Amino acid sequence: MWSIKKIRIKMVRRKSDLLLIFLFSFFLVYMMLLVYVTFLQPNPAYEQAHMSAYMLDLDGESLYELDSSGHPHRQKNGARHAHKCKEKQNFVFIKGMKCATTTLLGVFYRFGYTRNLSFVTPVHWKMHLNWPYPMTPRDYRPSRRGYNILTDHAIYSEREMAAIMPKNSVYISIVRHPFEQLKSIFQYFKVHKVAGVPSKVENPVVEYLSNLQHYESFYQRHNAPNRWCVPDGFSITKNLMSHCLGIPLGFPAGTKNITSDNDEIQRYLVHFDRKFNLILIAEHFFESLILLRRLMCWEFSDIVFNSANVAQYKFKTMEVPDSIMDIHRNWSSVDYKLFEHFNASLWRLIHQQGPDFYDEVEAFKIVQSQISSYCSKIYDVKDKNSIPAYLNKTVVPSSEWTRQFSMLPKDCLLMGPNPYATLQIIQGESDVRDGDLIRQQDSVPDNRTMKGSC
Ligand SMILES: Nc1ncnc2c1ncn2[C@@H]1O[C@H](COP(=O)(O)OS(=O)(=O)O)[C@@H](OP(=O)(O)O)[C@H]1O
Repeated sequence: MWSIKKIRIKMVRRKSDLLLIFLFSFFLVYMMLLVYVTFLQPNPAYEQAHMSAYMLDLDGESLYELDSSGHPHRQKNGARHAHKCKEKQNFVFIKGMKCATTTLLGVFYRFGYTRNLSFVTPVHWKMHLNWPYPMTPRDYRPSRRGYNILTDHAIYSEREMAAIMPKNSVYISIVRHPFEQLKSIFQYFKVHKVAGVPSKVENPVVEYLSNLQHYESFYQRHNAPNRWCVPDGFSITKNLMSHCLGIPLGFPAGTKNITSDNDEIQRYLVHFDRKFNLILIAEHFFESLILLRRLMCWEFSDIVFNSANVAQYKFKTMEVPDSIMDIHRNWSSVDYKLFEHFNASLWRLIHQQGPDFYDEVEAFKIVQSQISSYCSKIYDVKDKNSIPAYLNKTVVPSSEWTRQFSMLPKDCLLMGPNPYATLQIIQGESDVRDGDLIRQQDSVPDNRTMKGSC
């Protein structure tokens, strides 16, 4: 009897030991989980910062070392020299329409021309690579030395471009608020005039959007007079930025159209996030340029610019009723999604740059204002062959953000006032260098059905 009792007591003790062991193990697992969740789980902000460093660093060369909070270290003694990063020279710029793209062209022509880089240059004296149709090999000049830069008007054609551009090419584009872009399109393409909007209306954009179907079909009609560059059946007012980025929106008639398929559009946006290294925003041009400089490992001297195509027109700043804005948002819905997506990406990227980003932006603004003031004097000189001696250069002093550099009249002239003058120089040199190849290409009949007219 006594021994049975003893056994029972022992069993009870063993049970309570087991319970204790179980509780202790449970406590241990719980503590481990707690440590993991608090300290070891990936921190989205940190991950983002690293993703951005990866985005900004295509060759695996670190532009910025990230500190423990995921922010890049401040650069001392000049933007580029304190860090081991190599200037990127291979890039594709998808030049949309009316988004400060000609301003950027000036920057890119000057960058490439002064380094003797090879451009994917439009044939003959054209300025477009088959816009608004996809680019084909028929649209650019053959080149014995391959290509470094594609920057002229082209619809983003992934396969065609990847086939001729170096593998490490950086892909860049720019977008603008769709309504600002629309006004600029009206002004430039004289949309209201082609579409027959009465000249007495106060705001032709408002009038056009109020009677959209009527004016749109009139604008798109066969062989409409004064509608240059824009083929029949092409809408210049609807989702133009998205079309330039190659989203299939039903032009030419009968091709795929995903305008109303939100899931497909989102897939395109995600795809662009992967394919494009940077999408600039025209409204935040300075911030965008600093991101570009960091991405490309360029210098201030490479990103100074001349603002091109800045137009003054009466409806530029006119107030527009919300109901009209809604019509446009509905009409050009893919462009709004595109703009909102990349505007948010830009701000995310800026946020990841760390506290010194705006110091750099402000420093660049000062340099840019010096260059603008100098270049505008050069542009004002009528006879460019006799520029007065006092204008023979301007010197930008060295600072934390830039080394000292000089701008000469020829630098201003390479990027403005009309950067297409530089394209013509590039085309002329291509004629000399690769004339035999160009003649061979021209001798083959061009039977394409989709041929841009500009
Ligand atoms: N630096 C800078 N920052 C912001 N905005 C700028 C800049 N440079 C040009 N612009 C504005 O861009 C419009 C011209 O765009 P594009 O050069 O792309 O036109 S084009 O498609 O090449 O014809 C044109 O817009 P609108 O003036 O509204 O027509 C320019 O004012």
